[in-house]
Amino acid sequence: MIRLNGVGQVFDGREGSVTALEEIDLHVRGGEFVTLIGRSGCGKSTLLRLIAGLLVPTSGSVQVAGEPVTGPRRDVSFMFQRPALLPWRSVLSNVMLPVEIDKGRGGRGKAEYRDRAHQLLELVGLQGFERRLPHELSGGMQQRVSLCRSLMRDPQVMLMDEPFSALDALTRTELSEELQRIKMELSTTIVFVTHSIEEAVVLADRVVVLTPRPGRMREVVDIDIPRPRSLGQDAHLTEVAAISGRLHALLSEKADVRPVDEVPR
Ligand SMILES: Nc1ncnc2c1ncn2[C@@H]1O[C@H](COP(=O)(O)OP(=O)(O)OP(=O)(O)O)[C@@H](O)[C@H]1O
Repeated sequence: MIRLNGVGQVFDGREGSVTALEEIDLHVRGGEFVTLIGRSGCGKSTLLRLIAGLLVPTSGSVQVAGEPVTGPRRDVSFMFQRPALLPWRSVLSNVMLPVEIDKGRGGRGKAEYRDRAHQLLELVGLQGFERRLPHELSGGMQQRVSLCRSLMRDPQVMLMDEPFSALDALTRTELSEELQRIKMELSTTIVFVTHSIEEAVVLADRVVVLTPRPGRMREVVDIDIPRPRSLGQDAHLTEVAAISGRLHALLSEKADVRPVDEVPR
């Protein structure tokens, strides 16, 4: 679904040039959930922006669904750290926004889109809140609305840049469970950036570890814990902790890092 071949990104600034990414080779399969982790500045957001078509790589190529990425695509959605809802619009009309921007190009009639918006709001537990304004909702609820808005175009690919980082721990756990459920139901391909190693492990089919200056792929780790996973369950907690420990060591650049399948669980 997503293919990056030999991707490099150099930014030219006033202080000289910065190599944000170098030699990135990554293939994300359709329906796969990949998380990106790495220290601040290792190029995670840059990688998402390249896949989204918001940036053109300095070298290498980026493909989505077998086509070179030349700009933003309708079937690729981007979700940010903050929900960025329009404050004067109701929950329902915020969720409907992408359809209005498309002016119905997606093929459904307005009533059908409205039904879809209600369905999505129900999926994230917001039925009954359709007429509320964003400021009447908690941060977690606002981010759920933003999630519904991202899903309105039935994206093939969802790019998520630390979408839960501004939330409290419990809401964050709940939303990561919901996102797994949505992913299993809709089989959307997801690339998700996070600073939380545990969150990366709980969500991912594979975790990509990036190292900084220049941003390179240090390792790709398969996570084979059965879904749905939750940090609220002891069994998952132990497995997640074992893999997280190793990822932590990888990120700290410790020399003696055992492969995940040798880590006692
Ligand atoms: N538009 C830009 N112009 C110049 N330099 C940039 C630009 N965008 C990113 N960079 C640089 O590229 C590098 C990677 O930035 P990026 O935001 O992708 O890192 P990140 O891993 O997402 O960081 P964080 O975890 O702090 O969000 C950094 O050194 C950053 O300063």
